[in-house]
Amino acid sequence: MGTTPAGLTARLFDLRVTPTGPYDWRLTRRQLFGLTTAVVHVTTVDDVTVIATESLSKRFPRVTALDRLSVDVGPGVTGLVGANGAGKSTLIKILLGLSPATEGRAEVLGLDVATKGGAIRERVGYMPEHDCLPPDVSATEFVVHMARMSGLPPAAARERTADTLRHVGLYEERYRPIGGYSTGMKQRVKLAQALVHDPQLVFLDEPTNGLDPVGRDEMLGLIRRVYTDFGISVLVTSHLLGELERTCDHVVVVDGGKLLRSSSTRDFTQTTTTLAIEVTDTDEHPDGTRAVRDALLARGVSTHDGSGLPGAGHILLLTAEGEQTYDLIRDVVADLGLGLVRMEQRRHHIAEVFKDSDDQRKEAVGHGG
Ligand SMILES: Nc1ncnc2c1ncn2[C@@H]1O[C@H](COP(=O)(O)OP(=O)(O)OP(=O)(O)O)[C@@H](O)[C@H]1O
Repeated sequence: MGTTPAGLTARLFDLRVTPTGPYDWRLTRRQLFGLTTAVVHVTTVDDVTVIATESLSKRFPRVTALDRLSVDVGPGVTGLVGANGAGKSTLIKILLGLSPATEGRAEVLGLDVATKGGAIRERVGYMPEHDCLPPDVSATEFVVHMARMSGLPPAAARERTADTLRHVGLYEERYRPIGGYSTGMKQRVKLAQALVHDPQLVFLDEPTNGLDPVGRDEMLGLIRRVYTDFGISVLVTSHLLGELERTCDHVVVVDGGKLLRSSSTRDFTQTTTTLAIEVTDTDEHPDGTRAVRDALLARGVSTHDGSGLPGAGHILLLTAEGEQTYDLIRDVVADLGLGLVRMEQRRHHIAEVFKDSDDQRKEAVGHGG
């Protein structure tokens, strides 16, 4: 869908007469569209395929990095997950038009990667995996430079840089040389330069690499807001499944250059018929979990221990047979005088997809051997 410059002017005017609070990123985006003469048509990414690949392969002399990968990605936050060497960075470089595919084709925002690399890079931001920042310039100088490289006029580049660095959480530090920054601050500068030219889509290659748990959570929060607050779609790579589960609307799993699975996060983490129970301990029952397990067993209901599962702790798992299972648990816990901390239907974890595929592979190898 296209929007004319006249339409933009009208919306700008509307926004100007409407108080929008201390800072409104969308207003700045609209202003920038107005300032940047190169951008005449604004293509919205709602209801369209943002990325489409068809039998895409990339072969290096000694390794096949991508192997007939066909996948469609829509708007939102999409996680591209796979072990080291699965082909994630290779895919991003092909999608940016920086590296040619050996076979197959791909489109980004409806543009063919083989012929429209320049137009794609105008509309797409890229945060590379590795440290690539110049140590002797400040974040402000660097991001202004990147904004100018993307075609923003000097005043807009400065204004946009200040806004973007504030958004990623860099304040006074932005005037200090990047060489003295922590890993977390460097990751934020890399994110800022990917956003500064107001792209429709960003590719973030391992943005949480090298961060501690708090830094990871902050970065994941920022990534989520890139889409929810500003409408910029995100393709984010990671080899850590747990973080994608919380951040992404959709997950694409690649393994050895092949597509393993592509589906919504909700489908990955659908509810199961397994109930998870957690109870308190008391003086009378110092191991409340064991007391519940024994009491349920005495009533003919067996449970198993969930401690091997991610984030499970002292959790008992059992199969729900209907309403009566819930009533039974309530009665057993009440009879023992324990508190019920949780009773919920378990959801799958994305990690289990990998476990399943590993099991299938082992089975296939076993049967073959
Ligand atoms: N320029 C290259 N020349 C030869 N082989 C390459 C090249 N680039 C990547 N490869 C190989 O292609 C495979 C996929 O690499 P890629 O970097 O895409 O994986 P990845 O999933 O991004 O993993 P990582 O997170 O470790 O970067 C690897 O076996 C890698 O060694």
